[in-house]
Amino acid sequence: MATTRTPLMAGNWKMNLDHQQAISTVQKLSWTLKDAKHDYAAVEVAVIPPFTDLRSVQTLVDADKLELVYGAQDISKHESGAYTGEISGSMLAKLGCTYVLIGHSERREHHGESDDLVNAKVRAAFAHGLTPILCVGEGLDVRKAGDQVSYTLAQVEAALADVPTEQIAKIVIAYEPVWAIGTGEVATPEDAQEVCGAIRRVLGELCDPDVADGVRVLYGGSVKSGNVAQIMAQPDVDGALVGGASLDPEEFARIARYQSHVTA
Ligand SMILES: O=C(CO)COP(=O)(O)O
Repeated sequence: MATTRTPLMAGNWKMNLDHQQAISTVQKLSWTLKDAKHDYAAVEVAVIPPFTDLRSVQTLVDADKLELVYGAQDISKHESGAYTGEISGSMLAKLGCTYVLIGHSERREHHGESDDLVNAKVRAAFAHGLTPILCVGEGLDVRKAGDQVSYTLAQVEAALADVPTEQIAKIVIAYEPVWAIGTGEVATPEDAQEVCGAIRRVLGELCDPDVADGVRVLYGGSVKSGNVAQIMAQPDVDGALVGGASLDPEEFARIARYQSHVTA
């Protein structure tokens, strides 16, 4: 037990920043982190730009040998063929993606993504050596009813149905309560810990407690430099999936450097 989990700070840009803005944003982020002598082995930093930015980000990361990594916001469950508008896992792998977001609440809500589709996308990601960042979390009605743990665990179980233990060992799970996304309404550290801890317990039941102990569970929802340290202090929170605040490279760098402003 007592596995060391490397914290991950991932910036989900959503549908913001074109490919030129992506280059300047990644440059500013990497310069800021370099100035701060950021240790990427201690806190991993990832950006998750729109598909159209990925080639530019890849070129920059390769040319400047940047240590930050990147990923995509979605993946098709299909391999190739007549699926207009879809992007396959092999395309993302060829672009050097490390991560892919799967089942973000905005895709579940606006694109009708079901648990079955999320499960198929998790498998597609692993088939191409990509690491899924599986997004789960309850809406306000569920939270008000006090059902956040059972609701979120059901999403985790559905997404991981028939996924082998060796793959579960590599997954990242992001708990993002929908009511806290883009609202400024951040979950309390205790709220985050309650569900992140429950996710780790259910992973232990699905495969093996030792495997679950190594899986990174992130929190997402109105994370800023001013609240990240308290959230990261929770034992089962291993990083953050950051939306709005990741569009500002200096603010995102402060989030990645959360340990440098822990004062107590
Ligand atoms: O949805 C999110 C990240 O995936 C969270 O977004 P905000 O940080 O803007 O609340």
